[in-house]
Parts: sequence; C-alpha cells; structure tokens
Amino acid sequence: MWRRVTSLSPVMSTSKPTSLDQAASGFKIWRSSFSTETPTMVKDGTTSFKERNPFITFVLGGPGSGKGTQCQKIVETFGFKHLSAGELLRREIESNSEHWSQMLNTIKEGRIVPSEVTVRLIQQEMESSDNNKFLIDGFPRTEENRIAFEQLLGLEPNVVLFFDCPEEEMVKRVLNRNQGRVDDNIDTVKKRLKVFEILNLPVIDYYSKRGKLCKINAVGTEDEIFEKVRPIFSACGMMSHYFAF
Ligand SMILES: Nc1ncnc2c1ncn2[C@@H]1O[C@H](COP(=O)(O)OP(=O)(O)O)[C@@H](O)[C@H]1O
Ligand SMILES: O=c1ccn([C@@H]2O[C@H](COP(=O)(O)OP(=O)(O)O)[C@@H](O)[C@H]2O)c(=O)[nH]1
Ligand SMILES: [Mg+2]
Repeated sequence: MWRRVTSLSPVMSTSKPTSLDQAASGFKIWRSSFSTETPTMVKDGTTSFKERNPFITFVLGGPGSGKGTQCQKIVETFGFKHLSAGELLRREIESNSEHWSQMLNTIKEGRIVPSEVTVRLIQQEMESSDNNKFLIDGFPRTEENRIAFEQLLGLEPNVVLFFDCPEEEMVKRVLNRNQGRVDDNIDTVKKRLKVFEILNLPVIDYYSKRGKLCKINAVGTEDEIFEKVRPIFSACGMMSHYFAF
C-alpha cells in the first residue's frame, strides 16, 4: 500500500532558469514516468527500519575530493557499510535496468539523477544490510535529495563529513582516476564542479547550521587525511550506548 507525503523542496522549480537549473531536472520526460506531480510516494512499513536506530554518516565533497578513498579506510577501521550513491547508479546502468540510458546520459552530463531513483537504491541497500552503521557516499547531492531521503526514511544523518578540496586538486585527481568512468573527463568535471557549487553546497550549509558537519581539509596524503577522520569516529564509538554503533 502506498501513501502520499508532502512535496519535496523547491530546488526543482527554482526561479533561476539557468542551464544549471536543468542539472537536477533536465529530464522532463523521464521524470514524468516516475511521478507526474510534485508529491512523491512512500511505502508503508518503513518505520521498521527507523526502529533499528541506524547510525548514518553522509560523506560529501566535490568530484575527486577523496570521498570513496576515505570511505574505504573508515570501513576497514570502523566496520561501516559503505554505500556509494554513484556506484549504485552505475550498477543500475550496467544491469540495463529501466531508464538506464537516461541515467547514463545524466551522469555523462554531470547532472543529478532524480531522487526517487537514488533514494530507492540507498533504501534497499540499507534495509537489506545486517550492518547498522552506514556511510552514504556522494549523497545527498541536492536539497531535494536531502529532503526526499529524510521524508522517505524518516531519518537524518548522525554525522556529515565534508571533504573540502581546492578545485584544481579535484580536477587533477579526477583526470588521473583511471577507472574508465564516462564522467572522468575535463568537460564533465567542469560541469560537475558547477553542480557541486550550486546544488551541493547548500546541503553542506544546511548541515553546518544543524551542527552536524565535520569539515576536513582534503589536501594531503590519503593517510594524513584519514588521521583527521579517525577521531570523528573514535568519538562516536565512545557514544555507542546512544547509537547502535
Ligand atoms: N589524498 C589524496 N591525494 C591524492 N590522490 C588521492 C587522494 N585521495 C584520493 N586520491 C585519488 O584521487 C582520485 C579520486 O578519489 P576518490 O576517492 O574516487 O574521490 P571521490 O569519491 O570524492 O570522487 C582517485 O584516483 C584516488 O586514488
Ligand atoms: O546521489 C547521487 C550520486 C551520484 N549521482 C550521479 O553520479 C555521478 C557520479 O557520482 P559519484 O559519487 O560516483 O562521483 P564522485 O564524486 O565520487 O566522483 C554524479 O556526478 C551524478 O551524475 C547522482 O545523480 N546522485
Ligand atoms: Mg566517489
């Protein structure tokens, strides 16, 4: 059984009709096949996952800032379940799922896939995991993503990491990543940096105001950066009687 929830944020209908306005919504036909109106749907029974009291970390930062690299280290040291939103989307594309070509195109263009798709994939992974500590890497990318997640799951992150990295360094890292990704090229990375600034920074600001943001200078070696990350989770471990940590 499905019920309606209140509408998502106005990011989609911002009054600035720039090309970046299209970044999160430039897929009108595709979008309409997910939902024909602003309100979205939520499945009854999701509260059972909320009752598990999961520990949720959102991991944010521009393209190439080192999110995935640091997540791997956090997994090894603190035993989290790592969910990369981009990886989940790439997996959907590879499995030729419905709308795979629109998703591929969206990623090639550095735009943002509709929240309905991404939140569903993240939710499925979380609900089917035995682990109760989650690193959600590269999500939420927009205020609309953030609100969709919080409304559909009824949960907020406990901590938000932000890997702060100069653009020049991010571009260098992306162009050297060498993983055969369709978006690791100079044209897409330039678009992604704009999308990051316009759509993702407001999310980062939001969590900063909520006192949940841990901003980490992402320049240095991988190990140096991890030494700044480690105390954040060591401190959470000490609060394990509050969280299912
Ligand atoms: N501290 C670092 N210094 C130099 N290169 C790094 C560092 N951290 C990650 N990298 C490299 O930069 C590229 C992008 O890192 P990645 O973790 O995929 O970033 P993100 O997930 O934020 O896009 C990868 O090739 C990775 O090996
Ligand atoms: O919540 C998300 C996460 C990723 N993406 C898309 O997937 C791409 C790659 O994301 P990923 O996090 O893998 O990139 P990274 O920042 O790690 O380079 C993004 O540019 C978007 O096009 C998206 O639409 N929504
Ligand atoms: Mg990544």
